[in-house]
Amino acid sequence: MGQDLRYIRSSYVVLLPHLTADSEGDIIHCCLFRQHVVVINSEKIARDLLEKRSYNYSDRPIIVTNELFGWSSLNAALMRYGNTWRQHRRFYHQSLRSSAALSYRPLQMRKIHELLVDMLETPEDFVRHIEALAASIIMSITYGYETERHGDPLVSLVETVNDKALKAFTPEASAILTSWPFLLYLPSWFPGLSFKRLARGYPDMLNEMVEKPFQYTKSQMASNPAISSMVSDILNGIKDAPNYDELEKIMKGTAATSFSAASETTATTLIDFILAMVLYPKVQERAQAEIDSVVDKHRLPNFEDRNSLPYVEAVLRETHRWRPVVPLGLAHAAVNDDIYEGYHIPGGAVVIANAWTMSRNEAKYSNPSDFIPERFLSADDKLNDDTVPYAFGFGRRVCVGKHVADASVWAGIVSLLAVFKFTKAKDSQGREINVEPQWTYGLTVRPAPFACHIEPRSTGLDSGKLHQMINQFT
Ligand code: HEM
Repeated sequence: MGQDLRYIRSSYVVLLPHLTADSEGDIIHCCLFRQHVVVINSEKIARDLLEKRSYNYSDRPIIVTNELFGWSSLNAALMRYGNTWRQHRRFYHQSLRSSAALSYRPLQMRKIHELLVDMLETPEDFVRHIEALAASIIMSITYGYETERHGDPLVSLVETVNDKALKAFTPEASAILTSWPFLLYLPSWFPGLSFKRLARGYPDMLNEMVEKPFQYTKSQMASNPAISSMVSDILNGIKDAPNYDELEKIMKGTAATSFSAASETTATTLIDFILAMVLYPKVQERAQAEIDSVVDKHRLPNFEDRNSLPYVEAVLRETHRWRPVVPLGLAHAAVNDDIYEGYHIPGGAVVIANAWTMSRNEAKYSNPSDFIPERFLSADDKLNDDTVPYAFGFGRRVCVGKHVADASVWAGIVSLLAVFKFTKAKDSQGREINVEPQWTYGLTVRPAPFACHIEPRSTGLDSGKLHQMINQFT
């Protein structure tokens, strides 16, 4: 339980006493300084409020630090509900809806195959390889930009700008500043206000992060008008619009948000999966046996195999459930006062859909701390209808990238399982190094570094043979 509580602590550190005091409740109200906060711990209530009454719960809270760093007017995920946000969602829908997401599959598989090569060559760098994969997929989809395998200059720029902001965007700082905005006028040496130093010069960095990849796509379009990416497709679609300048500005924000929303979440999910495979070898064996029964040893799995691999599907769902990477979701906000089952929810309240508690619902998931994919299968190995939707949020603010994310994560899981075996690393005496899983804390929560041994499943698989399999991939 201690580990679990530290996990949900995420960056909502000030919420912890309230959550621990009343973590049994399906809906909890507390005050962070002068800010009302409603935490929803049940999927049903989250759907009742955030979906059925989405007209009232699709706003985001005013986060003073976001405003200070210039993010609220740019980042679609943090933006208040309204016309600009709607335009962002329209752009996303055009490029990322389920039917459009199908077109990225070849690109996603190509990048996963690059990951396999990297993992074979330097398995000890598996985290770095996975991060590079996630960054590369989203940069390609968004800007049509092919990243360098490691140390790509544009990815580094985007990462630096995002990291700086995330350090400052702690909800505790925001709650204090939202309650007492006059604190913002105190000097940056004042205790707790050091982020004001970070904010200085930030708008220029943000501007560079938005403009550089965008200008890259524009220059590519000038030399090859047929090129296709989220940005080029949107630009083509709006080129005759009377409000072109306004739409172009919004679209730059749409594109810039993609990287921060997609990269860390996708990478973390795959790292959680590898950790689970190290800790649960029987699960790994069963998934690999299933893959071997469907996929010929001389080829790599493809998306057509997906329906024949229910256990792999269950592993994917269990990865989302076991460790939801955004455990407290992104906060919604209530627009007006509301009454739900006799409870008063004040207008302006921060509303948190607590995916962590939903994933720990013992009525649905026995032994919730354990990684048990079988919980998604019936006695005759048919998948049930629990797709763990709460991992991607609720209502009108639900994750726009969930179809792309699903394909990347599935392709990653199935390909890694087909080619590699993940086990505990051994020390110089040949003894297994025990893995005591720990998680780092933030808006997203990922495993702390852990030792892991990765080797090809088939003896004699070298880079040449792997390339041969990749070249034969259909
Ligand atoms: C495994 C990977 C991912 C997970 C677990 C995840 C999870 C989430 C969650 C929990 C939210 C908040 C939903 C809410 O407020 O109710 C969200 C929002 C969002 N996600 Fe994802 N996400 C993932 C991948 C992606 C990808 C690949 C993209 C691609 C662009 C993306 C783009 C977004 C955007 C733009 C939002 C903000 C939506 C809005 O506020 O209207 N995400 N995501």
